Amino acid sequence: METVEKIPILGLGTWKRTPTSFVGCIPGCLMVCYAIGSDTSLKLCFQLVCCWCIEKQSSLEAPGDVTNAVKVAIDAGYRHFDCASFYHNETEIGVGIQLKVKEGVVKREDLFIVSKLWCTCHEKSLVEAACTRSLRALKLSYLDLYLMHWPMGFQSGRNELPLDQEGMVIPSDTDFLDTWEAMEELVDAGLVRAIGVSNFNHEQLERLLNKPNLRFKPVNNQIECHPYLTQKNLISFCQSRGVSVTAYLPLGGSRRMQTCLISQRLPCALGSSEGVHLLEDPVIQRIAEKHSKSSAQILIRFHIQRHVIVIPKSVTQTWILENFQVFDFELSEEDMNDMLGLDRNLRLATFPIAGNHKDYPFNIEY
Ligand SMILES: NC(=O)C1=CN([C@@H]2O[C@H](COP(=O)(O)OP(=O)(O)OC[C@H]3O[C@@H](n4cnc5c(N)ncnc54)[C@H](OP(=O)(O)O)[C@@H]3O)[C@@H](O)[C@H]2O)C=CC1
Ligand SMILES: O=C1CO[C@H](CO)[C@@H](O)[C@@H]1O
Repeated sequence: METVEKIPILGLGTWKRTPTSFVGCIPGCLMVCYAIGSDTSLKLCFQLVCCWCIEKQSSLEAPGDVTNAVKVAIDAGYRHFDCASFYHNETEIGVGIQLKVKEGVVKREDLFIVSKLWCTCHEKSLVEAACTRSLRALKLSYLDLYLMHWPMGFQSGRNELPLDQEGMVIPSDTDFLDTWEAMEELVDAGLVRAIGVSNFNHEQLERLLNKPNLRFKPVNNQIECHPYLTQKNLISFCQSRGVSVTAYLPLGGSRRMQTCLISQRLPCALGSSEGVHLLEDPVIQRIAEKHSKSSAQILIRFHIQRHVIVIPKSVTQTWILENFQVFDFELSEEDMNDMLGLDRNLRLATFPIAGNHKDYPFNIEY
């Protein structure tokens, strides 16, 4: 069984889908919707555009960007990579890893590679094939950690976001406890070293931990976390039960990505196009100046001092390097309290199109 200490506390997030195509098509979509006029056609148009954009985004990633980021990161000392089949870039990540292993810069066993099971593969019969697909793309024989991306199962099929006429996700009739059993079999088969969850609330995690005949405990819960959503209660709960926590969206994501996501209605807690300006928050900037560090470094260090694993994403060489320079300074108790004081329960990844799902995780406080 993996322990918290075995997961490198700083990893590289790899979620990279170029949103420009999507942003560009919004005005077009709106024009068609206005022309048609009815509410139903508006929703249908929206769905079509969403599907089209998801296809486009993955094909429009600047080729080589993610491979290059992985190479730069390995050279800089990163050993932990956060991946997911949903990100559609595991092939590129695999190329980067393989290159660095071949060059002798790093050995496979020194790396910690995480991937995630997408919601359309929750049926027990689909789990092993999904994991094998990720492994093949990553060119690996095993994963260090495999997470259930969300507690919610969606209708299986080619469409990763199957939507009904209302534009809401179509659920599957799966139970995450059964999906978990299939994930346990991946450990038996040697395909993954450890298993965990992502976006689970404390009741869902408790239910899993109390599952009769649980054979492998979830070692990790990957959740959105930053000073605007400090997750105090969920982190205490996880840590008290021996489940490590990984913070995603630690920098608040990119402004471009936020625009894309708000339009796509994936994580849309933001009621406006204002976006989240964590990097420009005056409190973060003041602390950054005091330590002669960047806002990003302060935001990353915040998690490390809470014993929370953190996976900032970047494809920009200088930022990849910068984000790793967080082990040569310490935030004071006062800095930490000031940052915790910024909490406004602001969730970016709310996934509203899944809001009706029986296992939607964000209907309770934590
Ligand atoms: N389990 C889940 O449901 C989810 C998991 N995740 C995981 O968490 C990772 C991190 O979250 P993510 O959504 O990518 O958002 P982040 O909060 O990591 O923000 C990434 C953005 O910040 C920019 N950036 C990175 N470093 C700096 C810096 N030093 N200064 C200024 N800007 C910087 C990046 O730019 P650029 O890339 O252009 O260099 C990118 O635009 C994801 O990549 C993914 O692996 C994310 C969302 C949900
Ligand atoms: O991993 C992911 C990338 O971000 C998306 C939006 O925030 C999430 O829905 C997804 O789980």
